[in-house]
Amino acid sequence: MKTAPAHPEVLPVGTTLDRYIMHRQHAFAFATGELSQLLRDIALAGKIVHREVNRAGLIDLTGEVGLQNVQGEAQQKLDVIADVRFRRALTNGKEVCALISEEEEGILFTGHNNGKYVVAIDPLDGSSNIDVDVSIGTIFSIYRRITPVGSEPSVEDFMQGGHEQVAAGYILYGSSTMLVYTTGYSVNGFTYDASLGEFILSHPDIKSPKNGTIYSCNDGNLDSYDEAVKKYLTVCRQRQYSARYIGSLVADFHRNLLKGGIYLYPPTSKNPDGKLRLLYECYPLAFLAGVTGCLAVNEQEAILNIKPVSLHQRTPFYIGAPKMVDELLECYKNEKRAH
Ligand SMILES: O=P(O)(O)OC[C@H]1O[C@](O)(COP(=O)(O)O)[C@@H](O)[C@@H]1O
Ligand SMILES: [Mg+2]
Ligand SMILES: [Mg+2]
Repeated sequence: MKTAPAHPEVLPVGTTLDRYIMHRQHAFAFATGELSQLLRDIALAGKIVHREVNRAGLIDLTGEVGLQNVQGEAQQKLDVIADVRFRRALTNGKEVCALISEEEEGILFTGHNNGKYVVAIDPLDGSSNIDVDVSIGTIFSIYRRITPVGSEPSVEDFMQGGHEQVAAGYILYGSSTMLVYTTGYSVNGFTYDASLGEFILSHPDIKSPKNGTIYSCNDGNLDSYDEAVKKYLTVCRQRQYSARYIGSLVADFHRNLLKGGIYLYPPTSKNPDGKLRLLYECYPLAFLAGVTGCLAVNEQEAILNIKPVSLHQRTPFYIGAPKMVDELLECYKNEKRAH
């Protein structure tokens, strides 16, 4: 976690996102406002997708579009809508020169080569829950480009590695809509007040509990989990921890972040490399988690240390309260010792 330049005033709950962003910008002598504007562009797209999600059932936004994305998954209408809305907001905002999305195979060039930033995004997370009114989300990760400003961006701008993110976060479309993000100094949550059209600071400086009693994984895959994970889940059950699995990564992560818990998506026979995507699901949540005191790992290393090699690469993903993740890793060590 980075240490922020000292700032006299801590903003109270109730502060608008806009005011909060301006306030943070002033803490950095050399800040020029582009990242601030980019965060506002993401918030704008979030408000539009909030509206679409809320009335999805009314305006026939449920169901599939009949196409598959690069992952071979059937695209839901809201996957495509959210993808289009975020791309449009980030393009019109002119701060972003290129982005990658779960819904698109290659790099999307915005045509604004003077943009200083690139974005990796999961426009709609938890697609299997869209049609049944269960919480879903958006996940985003922001890098300062490494190719020269003014030139054509390239894949290397996206292959910088998790530690190089300058900001990351998610939007949760649940019983309320929340934007939770970090620039590496603190993690803050803003609840959307649709009547004002504003995101309002409601969860300042979020810190994860050191331990927890909630575990989140798809029990249906249990038979194909490796021994270490099975052993860890047995311990959770013996201790009568609560099994909670929404099936939307953002929603499961958010609950566990606030209450103390662990989310597990191990390798399975269907997804031997894990299911979740490094650049726009695991890196951003791991970056955010690190600032709150959570741990994010796969069975070999910290998620932020994984070397990126392709835009849509996957990894096993374990994230949550440090004591719980450490205990899972202990199970892996024991398995290794035993063999
Ligand atoms: O249905 P499964 O295999 O449990 O997978 C659920 C996981 O997959 C995801 O839906 C993958 O994300 P997308 O919905 O963005 O593709 C996660 O949100 C969720 O945690
Ligand atoms: Mg997702
Ligand atoms: Mg998605």
